[in-house]
Amino acid sequence: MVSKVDTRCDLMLFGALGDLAQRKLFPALYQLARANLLAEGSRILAIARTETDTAGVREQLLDRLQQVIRPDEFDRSVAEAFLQRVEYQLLDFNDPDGFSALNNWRDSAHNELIVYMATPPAMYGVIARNLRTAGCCTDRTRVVVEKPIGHDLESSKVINDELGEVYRENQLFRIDHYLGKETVQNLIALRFANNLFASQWDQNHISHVEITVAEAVGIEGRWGYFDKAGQIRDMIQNHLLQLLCLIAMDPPSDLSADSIRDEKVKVLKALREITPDMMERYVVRGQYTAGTSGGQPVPGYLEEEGANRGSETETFVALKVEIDNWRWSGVPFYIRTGKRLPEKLSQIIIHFKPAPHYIFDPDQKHLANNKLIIRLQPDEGMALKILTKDQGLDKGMRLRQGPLELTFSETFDAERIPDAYERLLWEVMKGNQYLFVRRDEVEHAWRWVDRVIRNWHDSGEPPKRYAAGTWGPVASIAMITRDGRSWYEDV
Ligand SMILES: NC(=O)C1=CN([C@@H]2O[C@H](COP(=O)(O)OP(=O)(O)OC[C@H]3O[C@@H](n4cnc5c(N)ncnc54)[C@H](OP(=O)(O)O)[C@@H]3O)[C@@H](O)[C@H]2O)C=CC1
Ligand SMILES: O=C1O[C@H](COP(=O)(O)O)[C@@H](O)[C@H](O)[C@H]1O
Repeated sequence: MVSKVDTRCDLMLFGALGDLAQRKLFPALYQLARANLLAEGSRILAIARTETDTAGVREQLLDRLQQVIRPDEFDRSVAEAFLQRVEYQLLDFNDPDGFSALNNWRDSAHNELIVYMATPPAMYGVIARNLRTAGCCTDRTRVVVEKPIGHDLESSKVINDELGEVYRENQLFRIDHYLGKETVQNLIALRFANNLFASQWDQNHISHVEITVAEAVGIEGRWGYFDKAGQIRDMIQNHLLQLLCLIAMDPPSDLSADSIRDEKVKVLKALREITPDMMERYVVRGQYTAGTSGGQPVPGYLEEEGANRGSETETFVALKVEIDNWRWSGVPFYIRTGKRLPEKLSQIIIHFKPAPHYIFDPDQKHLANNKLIIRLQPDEGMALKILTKDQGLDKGMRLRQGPLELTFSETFDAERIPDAYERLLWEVMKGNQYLFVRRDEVEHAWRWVDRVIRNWHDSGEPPKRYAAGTWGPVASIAMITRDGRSWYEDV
């Protein structure tokens, strides 16, 4: 069958035998092939330092795809045809001489070159320089790099400078995989295609916003990486601040990458700095202890495989974030994310202000504000909680809150929701940067987060403990209760 696109590309995948490539990138590429979105002639060079060959890698990938892809989406003939596009190159990324082999493989006459660095960030600069020395950099090269870009502002600048020495900003595709989620992109449609919401989206009408990104899993054998990062670097600096930006930004003038990214940067610049005296009221950090997950006992963070028993790294963060601009003055954003919480759940709740004059039963006043619940994952969709009269002759004018419900899988006829990496790889192939993070976004996010981390270190306070399978330290409940509010629970 002829592919639906003519964006032929050569994809060099550095770190092709690593966790990300095997678990996310190859399955996403397979799905693009299955959807007939990989152009004829597109090829993939899997690059790693394990002694094996093309046949061995194809065999291993076939097994892996069979394990990872849902049985009803796995088509052996598609997988085998897809794997014919894959070749293997043994290479130590530190060896400049080895890069000439990459240049020989490239089809510079016909194909765009995509360089995907699924490697530790310390390798990004090395790979870029070695590619340049090998003559493997052209204007038609696009470079994809993974988060985290550094572990603070300074280190992110070093990485960005190294990349910037070789590539222009419009060649760099910095991944934040949350931007590849359909429901996250839908925030743009929700806000700017529905004037109903667009006209109500400010401090005149919204009292506060909640963003929860809860994970049921622990650190999944990634202790070595995670312990140096912690939840604030792993999740807040990127995914949660990106979500906050999409909710808080002003309307972009169009859908171009820079129009959207300009608006996000304005939000990041307007985040109120959290100073040491604010820490107790604005920030909670936690670390899980042993508990249960899915009904099974699970170890605490300090008992995980490879753990350093004295670690004070946080696995949970809750923050009260204020945005100092006209639109959001006085509207706190309560954001929280943690590992080993009761369930996997990402949702955003927009709490609208009550009507200016209340005329109903005083006992029901607490009900009288609309909420928009945006379910990012799972059970993707949204519900607008509205107030109606309770039905029945004996109910008088009692109020009742009920949802206007939009469940994507039901309304849109159970269309398959593509994985974030499918969308992101597809956009790289088309050369669209709007779902990728610009350098100044990364740096403003680090600047704000670094301040919080510095305050933690200065205070010397250990993280508060919470049992695995609970919603984090009680202090996170106290943080929001102090403002006369509570974390939303769907009851
Ligand atoms: N895994 C995930 O879910 C996520 C990962 N990321 C990011 O993606 C990137 C990759 O992560 P992940 O796949 O987990 O990491 P892995 O360590 O599993 O994979 C990295 C790969 O790079 C290879 N590598 C490292 N140095 C060299 C070298 N000098 N020469 C040749 N090969 C080398 C490693 O080879 P070897 O095995 O021989 O050391 C390994 O196969 C990181 O930046 C990470 O932060 C981001 C979000 C999620
Ligand atoms: O980037 C990361 O994201 C995952 C959570 O992603 P999701 O798509 O499953 O919501 C997180 O577990 C991981 O620690 C972090 O590095």
